[in-house]
Amino acid sequence: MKLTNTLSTMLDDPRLFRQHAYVNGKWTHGDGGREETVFDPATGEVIGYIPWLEAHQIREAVDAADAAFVHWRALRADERAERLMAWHDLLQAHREDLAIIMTLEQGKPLPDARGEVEYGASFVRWFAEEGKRTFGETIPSHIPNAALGTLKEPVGIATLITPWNFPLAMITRKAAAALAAGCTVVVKPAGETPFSALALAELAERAGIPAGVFNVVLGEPAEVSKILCAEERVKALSFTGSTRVGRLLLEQSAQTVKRVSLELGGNAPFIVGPDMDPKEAAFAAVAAKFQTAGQDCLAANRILVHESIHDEFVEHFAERMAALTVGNGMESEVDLGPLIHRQAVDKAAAIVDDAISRGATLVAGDQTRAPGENFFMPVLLTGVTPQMKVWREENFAPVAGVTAYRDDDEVIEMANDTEYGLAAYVYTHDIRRIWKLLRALEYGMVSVNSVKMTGPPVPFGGVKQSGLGREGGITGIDEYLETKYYCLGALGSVSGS
Ligand SMILES: NC(=O)c1ccc[n+]([C@@H]2O[C@H](COP(=O)([O-])OP(=O)(O)OC[C@H]3O[C@@H](n4cnc5c(N)ncnc54)[C@H](O)[C@@H]3O)[C@@H](O)[C@H]2O)c1
Ligand SMILES: N[C@@H](CC=O)C(=O)O
Repeated sequence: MKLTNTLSTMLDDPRLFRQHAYVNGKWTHGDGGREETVFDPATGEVIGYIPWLEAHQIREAVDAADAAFVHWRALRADERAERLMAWHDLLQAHREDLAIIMTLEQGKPLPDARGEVEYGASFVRWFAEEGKRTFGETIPSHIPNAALGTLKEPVGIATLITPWNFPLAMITRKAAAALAAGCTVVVKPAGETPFSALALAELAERAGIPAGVFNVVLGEPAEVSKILCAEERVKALSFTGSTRVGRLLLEQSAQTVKRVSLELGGNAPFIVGPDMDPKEAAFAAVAAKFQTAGQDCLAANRILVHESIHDEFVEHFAERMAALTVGNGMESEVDLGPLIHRQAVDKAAAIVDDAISRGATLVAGDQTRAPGENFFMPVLLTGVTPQMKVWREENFAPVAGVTAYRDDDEVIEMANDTEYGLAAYVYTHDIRRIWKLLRALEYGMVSVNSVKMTGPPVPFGGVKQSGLGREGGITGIDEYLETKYYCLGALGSVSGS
């Protein structure tokens, strides 16, 4: 198998850069000799290679998770919490190395990558605590001389399949909840960004998380997921990624009736009320659109601005957008890195072309200034309508589309005119309008006058075709717990208890 060590020379701790899968506490080659090359999207240079595991090796990961489950679930919650906190501390201690790995494989600017490491670590801390609070209930008995109640038990092995846009935090938000609940996990990261996942495995091992509890498998995505979905021993599947693949996995999991959690695509409306200062709203919209170069499930995809302030808003938006620097995320002062690969650039260009051909106006976005083949300069389109792809699809690129609306009823209809329902933004200071929109928007998350909305205490997730279940928050751990009801009968006189 090919290996390259350029990336490791950039790290304080070169052992964080791993080019093998991690199964049962061992760094593993692919038995069939298949491998995948991983590129730096900013430069197109090879940063490493990963093996593709064969079917029997994926099953060995499940064997390992199965064997480890017996011991891991038997630990007390505070013992699991200690190991999770050690993992958290190691993530923090190696923040810089983890950020470098992330920027090189994903492309996001280094300060954003540092932010993601902290964000990812924060879920580990959160669930280390939450694991100690998986309380059951006492049920007032309707059966004479019986005590009734519930226990919370780990579901078993969980498969976690994750995307490339947040290569670390999308794993920890799932894995920390699963491990805290007493489950063991088999993680399948995106092939574009495997090295963050493998660094997580290295640190999990150092944190004392036993062999078999946290496994990272690598391989051809459809092949791996088919095996894991068909495995009866895998009891839960948690997936973050596109709605297209989410649907496939839901179907595949039906045969073994798994617990399925899906965090899928978004098509967030960003609604600006007539009372807003257009400059303040435009600056917020720029922040909500261009994070991770628009490759964010929360990115403001459709910007809906009241007609009375539309033109001023557009001017300020264009001005702010023009100040964004596009470049290699390893360089300082860069706001937007590259897109993940050339197909993403082509898709963005096609969405822009489609909008223009259907009558949208291109206010800004000169692609001749792109600093490399995977880069896409921020685009601002006005006059966007529901017939355009930029309205219907999650563009997952730095393409902002603005539409003017007349009144609250119209904007509610516009905002809900999508199969997606992940997140919506509302900018207005009118409390009646806030309440009306908050109730009428068909979204799992609505953020009012704030671009930032996520974090460990938050029940993150969508409605409609944006997903099933919630991650994070006090309910995030429930995705990995079964409720076991018990009835203790013939106890003598315990009625009323
Ligand atoms: N809701 C959320 O919390 C959230 C967070 C991040 C990203 N996302 C969504 O993720 C998408 C972008 O990520 P992506 O391009 O990596 O998504 P994707 O669906 O292409 O891939 C996600 C994962 O599925 C795997 N995969 C790809 N094709 C597969 C197949 N046929 N069978 C089984 N597995 C397969 C990939 O290797 C990867 O690990 C966007 O739609 C974005 O909105 C959602
Ligand atoms: N920004 C999101 C990830 C979506 O792509 C998050 O905070 O989970």
